[in-house]
Amino acid sequence: MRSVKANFLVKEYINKNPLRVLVRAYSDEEVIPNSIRGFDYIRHPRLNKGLAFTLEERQTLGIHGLLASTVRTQEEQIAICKYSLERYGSPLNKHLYLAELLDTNEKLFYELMSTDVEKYLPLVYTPTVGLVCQRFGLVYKRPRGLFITIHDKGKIHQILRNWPESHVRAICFTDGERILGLGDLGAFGMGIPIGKLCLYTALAGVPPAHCLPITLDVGTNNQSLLEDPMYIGVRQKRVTGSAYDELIEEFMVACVKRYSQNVLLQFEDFALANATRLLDRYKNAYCTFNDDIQGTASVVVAGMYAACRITKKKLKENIYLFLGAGSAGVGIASLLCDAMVEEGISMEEAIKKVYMVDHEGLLSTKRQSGIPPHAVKFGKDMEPTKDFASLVTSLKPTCLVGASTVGGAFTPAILQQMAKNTERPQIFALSNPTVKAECTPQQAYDNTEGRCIYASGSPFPPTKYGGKTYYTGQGNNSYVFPGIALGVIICHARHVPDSMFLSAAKTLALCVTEKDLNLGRIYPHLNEVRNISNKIAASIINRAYDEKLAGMYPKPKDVDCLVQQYLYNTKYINYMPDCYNYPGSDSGIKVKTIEEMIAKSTKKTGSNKGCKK
Ligand SMILES: NC(=O)c1ccc[n+]([C@@H]2O[C@H](COP(=O)([O-])OP(=O)(O)OC[C@H]3O[C@@H](n4cnc5c(N)ncnc54)[C@H](O)[C@@H]3O)[C@@H](O)[C@H]2O)c1
Ligand SMILES: O=C(O)C[C@H](O)C(=O)O
Ligand SMILES: [Mg+2]
Repeated sequence: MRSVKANFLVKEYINKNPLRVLVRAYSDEEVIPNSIRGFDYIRHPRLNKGLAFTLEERQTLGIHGLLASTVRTQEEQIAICKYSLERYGSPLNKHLYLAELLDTNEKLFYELMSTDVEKYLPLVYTPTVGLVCQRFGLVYKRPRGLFITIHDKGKIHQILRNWPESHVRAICFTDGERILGLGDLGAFGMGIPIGKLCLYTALAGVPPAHCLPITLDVGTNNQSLLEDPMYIGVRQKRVTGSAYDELIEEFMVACVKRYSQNVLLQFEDFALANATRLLDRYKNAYCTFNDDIQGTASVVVAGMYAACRITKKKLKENIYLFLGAGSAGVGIASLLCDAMVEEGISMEEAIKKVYMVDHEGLLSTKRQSGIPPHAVKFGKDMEPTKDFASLVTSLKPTCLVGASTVGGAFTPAILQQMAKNTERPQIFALSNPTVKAECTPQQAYDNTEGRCIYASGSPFPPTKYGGKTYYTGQGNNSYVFPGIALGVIICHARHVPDSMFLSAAKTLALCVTEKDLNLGRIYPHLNEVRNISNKIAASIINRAYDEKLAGMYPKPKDVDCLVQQYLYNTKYINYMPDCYNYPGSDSGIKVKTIEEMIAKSTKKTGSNKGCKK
């Protein structure tokens, strides 16, 4: 839809002046500046089409001769990318190839992602992004976001002005203190907001020009990073207290001043104390959410709704035991209680069904260490214990939720006990990356006689048990945050309340098919996620209007159509009007399939295996 409109405008404009190209797909209002000429069309990843520039485009734009004479289609380029990517062995090298593609030809990168989300997502996101962050000093090449340091106080608005895009609609930012389950990675945490915003585009169709990743570099308490010559952040211990809070405050104010009151501000991978405190401080004053608290809650509650279809029970008929009572754990528990209340029980009754354990043991009102403020409501009037396994026996939970960062914490004995507690035990092993998962799907099936309902935060390969193969789903907030952001951006929502995360959970759960459940997953296939994001966005927009939080009136009659109109188009822009197009500008080599083209080429040149990175 969009591309037709965009192309029409491009053509109309070029008809008037062929050398000044209006590119709607660049963003809604932007015109490529007059200063963009010739080589710039190749140099700029947003404009570049590589060998897909037609002969007419090459001549008109002044790039004829800068490219080899062959003209390829985007489809042919995709085939070549896939072929190249396969030749890299490790996920990190594959990631580097993809990052370079994004840096040179943005549309080709996103088109490639869209051809197989399940395959490419783990290379740009969890788990590979964890490795990318740990090696960020080596990986870092060119700016993909802004670094704002503790020494930039008083100048944050000025720094935001240095970002080359003026229509930013969403910012994802971290201070790098709790990167996945890997701890404090300081400025190396930049990989996370980059990865998250890449998903805004790849999984929900938010135009890349609308997204800005930011790292707030306030130092790091990671001693090995402070001593690492490769470290690229501020080399000092973390600044805390009022100096830290003032930086955050100035940052929030500067973002709305620079962009708009409704710019979406996504907190990501902040450590527990700051995550909950800052969300409480800002959620009713800005358009903001914390993905680890609220996005995670939404995706896990969606999985629990889907699991109800297998167990034939309601949410309120389960007993929940959490390992980990941090941002994710308490976020999930809180939204779960809201969902149980909707099923007709009181909040008090709902809370009684949820038991939580942190590194100090059961959240007990009698324990000496006390209960952290964000989790007080889940404290139980019970004897304190640090023995998680004994709680699995005594409380007889039907659902285990792991958000503890402790890989392997759900031991065989714990899983076997879960199989005694209930016919279909639910096991959520949410900690990332892969090594931090509380148990693998294989361990879960092996120790529950294959009766468990399992989901993990990081992807796992298919699991075999009892002659059947299970394709377990990824309980990762990536199913929801891109769609939620899409909805919020489109309707210019003022805030992102918890009710939106419950709406998203219900929408996602409805997308789970019987086939998914039979295959062992309580989430849809990842290749469906683009469509799901659109549905989530529509549900968010409807909720925003219901709650009078939308910033765009009147309410559009057709919300789905509104969503479609906004979406980024991964197909190349046609820079030329029809009258400039004439036949005969393809590669000239007629091959039936792309595979044939690659086969022909490798026959001639050899497979060049030695070139692997
Ligand atoms: N799958 C997802 O979408 C998703 C989303 C958010 C977070 N996570 C993962 O969940 C994990 C936790 O994230 P978070 O934001 O809640 O972190 P957090 O630091 O806020 O909380 C961690 C919690 O685990 C507890 N804990 C630590 N060691 C423990 C131990 N030995 N025994 C019992 N409890 C222990 C801590 O006390 C704390 O309550 C991370 O690995 C993160 O990657 C996954
Ligand atoms: O980044 C992810 O994969 C999910 C989540 O936000 C996390 O912090 O682990
Ligand atoms: Mg996170």
